[in-house]
Amino acid sequence: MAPADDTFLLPARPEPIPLAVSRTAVIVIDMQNAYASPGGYLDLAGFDISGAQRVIDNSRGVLEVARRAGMPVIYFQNGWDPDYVEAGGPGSPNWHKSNALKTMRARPELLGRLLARGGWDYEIVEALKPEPGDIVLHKTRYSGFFNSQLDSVLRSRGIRNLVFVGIATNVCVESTLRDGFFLEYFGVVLEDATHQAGPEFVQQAALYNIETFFGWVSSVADFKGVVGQIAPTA
Ligand SMILES: C/C(=C/NC(N)=O)C(=O)O
Repeated sequence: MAPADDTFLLPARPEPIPLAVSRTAVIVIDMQNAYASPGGYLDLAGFDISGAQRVIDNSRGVLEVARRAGMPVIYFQNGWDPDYVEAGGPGSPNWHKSNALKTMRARPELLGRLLARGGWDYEIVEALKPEPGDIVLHKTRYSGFFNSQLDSVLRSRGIRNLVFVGIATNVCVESTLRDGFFLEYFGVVLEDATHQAGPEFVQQAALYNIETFFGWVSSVADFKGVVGQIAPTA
């Protein structure tokens, strides 16, 4: 691989991290109605989604500057086929732990609505719709690396650095960043473009884990500040 001469220094904790534009992608985790809209899965399951609008607003700005600089934007959508075959049955821990599946077992009238491909809950929120050139991948478990094309998509483009936005910090964002760590990807979370599933302390715990053990934590302002200076690609 040729050395990259398009490196910028992103302010981050625990220390600034050098990233090359040509080796960096923005990963948008599960910005679906399920996780970010009133009436979506997390809301119906009783999680506080009041921070989701800030994630939407902040992610928009991040994606704008990333696209202008020529960084790939890779979206994930989380969910299953409408018959929930991909969710696994009682032989899968996912069947026991997924709060979407548990909510539907408790409220059978929701069956077929939560996280089902083809439905509103599964769709990416209107304000963050993918643009031409963006990549959209599907995943059936919390980690974006598990049973998905993500690793091939990244390796075929020479991408080694992943900048994360999306929901939820402590579940799919952290799972994907951790799996990336084991595959030698450098993971950075933009803390104010993420939101947790659960109480505020889990946001802090996830960010602590990431900053201390698995990656780096930066902010939307810092990302826009440095990436916004990069000359637009033709
Ligand atoms: C709780 C949860 C989180 N998903 C995510 N996108 O982080 C779920 O899918 O049940």
